[in-house]
Amino acid sequence: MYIGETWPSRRHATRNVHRSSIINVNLPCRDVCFSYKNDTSALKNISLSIKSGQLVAVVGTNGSGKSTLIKLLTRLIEPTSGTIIVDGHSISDYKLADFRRATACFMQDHEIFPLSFWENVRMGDVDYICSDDEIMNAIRKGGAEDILTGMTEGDATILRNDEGPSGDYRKCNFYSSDANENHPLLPQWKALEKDVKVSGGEKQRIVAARTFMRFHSGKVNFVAVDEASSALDAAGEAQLFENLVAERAGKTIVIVTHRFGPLTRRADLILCMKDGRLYESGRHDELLALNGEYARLYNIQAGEFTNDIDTDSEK
Ligand SMILES: Nc1ncnc2c1ncn2[C@@H]1O[C@H](COP(=O)(O)OP(=O)(O)OP(=O)(O)O)[C@@H](O)[C@H]1O
Repeated sequence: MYIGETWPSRRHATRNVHRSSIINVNLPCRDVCFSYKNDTSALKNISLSIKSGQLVAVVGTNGSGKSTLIKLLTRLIEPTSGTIIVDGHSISDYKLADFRRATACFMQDHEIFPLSFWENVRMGDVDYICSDDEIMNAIRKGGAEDILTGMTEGDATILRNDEGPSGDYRKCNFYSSDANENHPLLPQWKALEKDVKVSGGEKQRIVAARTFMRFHSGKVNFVAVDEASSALDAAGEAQLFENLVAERAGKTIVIVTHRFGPLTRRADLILCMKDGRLYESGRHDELLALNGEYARLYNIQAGEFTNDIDTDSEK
């Protein structure tokens, strides 16, 4: 994958910046550790190799370090020790703007902005004047098409998130109990009362559409998805993964998931985390044959569909 130029290395300050258009690339991590400020040792001695173009699934129990790993790979945090190499260069050698341009993150905590539905999707590719068809295409791929139907003002509907500006102007900074009703910003603020709150699943679909809009730039070659489908129904999640995989040409895709299924079966590489360590890695069949942590997690989920409910234990 080609991320962009790196800064000249500090040790070889006269060397030209790296400009190669690399294709066949590994993304190796060597002995990577990460501790949060409260000294929580979230990742311990992670060594792995993700190859360019691979579809990678990251699985593991809660708190095993999956999200921390994704944050490191997307450079939201820096390793406490160890190295992450991208295209033969330390991840920190790349200009951050180049790295961000080449990366699409699709995380569970991504926000809806107090803008129109259309703009919330459109902002995925702000460098290009897109046609309505192109935006609609991204909305379809994100599974957000049906959300539009229920919106009174269609794609112009202003959206609201829990944290976003509430339509209640009384909660606004400039308003106090003794403020007069003639504040110059009050009319604009009151206009926001028309905004619409979306559900958790709807939010994920809109953010998914924004991610597909990011792909539209043609510059994205690393995609990191962290439980971004946790609020989707089963059909919605399956369709989202299908659409993501359909776009995988020229991209390395890393997806954190708690659900075992078509994605884990199809993944070129599964990273199974446990207690901050990379416990097992390989393909679905290989890991099942190991009969270790991956097999244990898989069997728990498979058992949910096959075991009879023990009604006695519920008494
Ligand atoms: N911001 C933070 N500050 C301090 N500790 C953190 C922070 N984020 C995560 N941790 C801790 O780091 C460890 C790994 O957390 P991480 O979120 O990476 O796990 P995870 O596998 O993604 O969990 P989950 O499946 O619940 O999302 C946990 O012990 C967690 O409590």
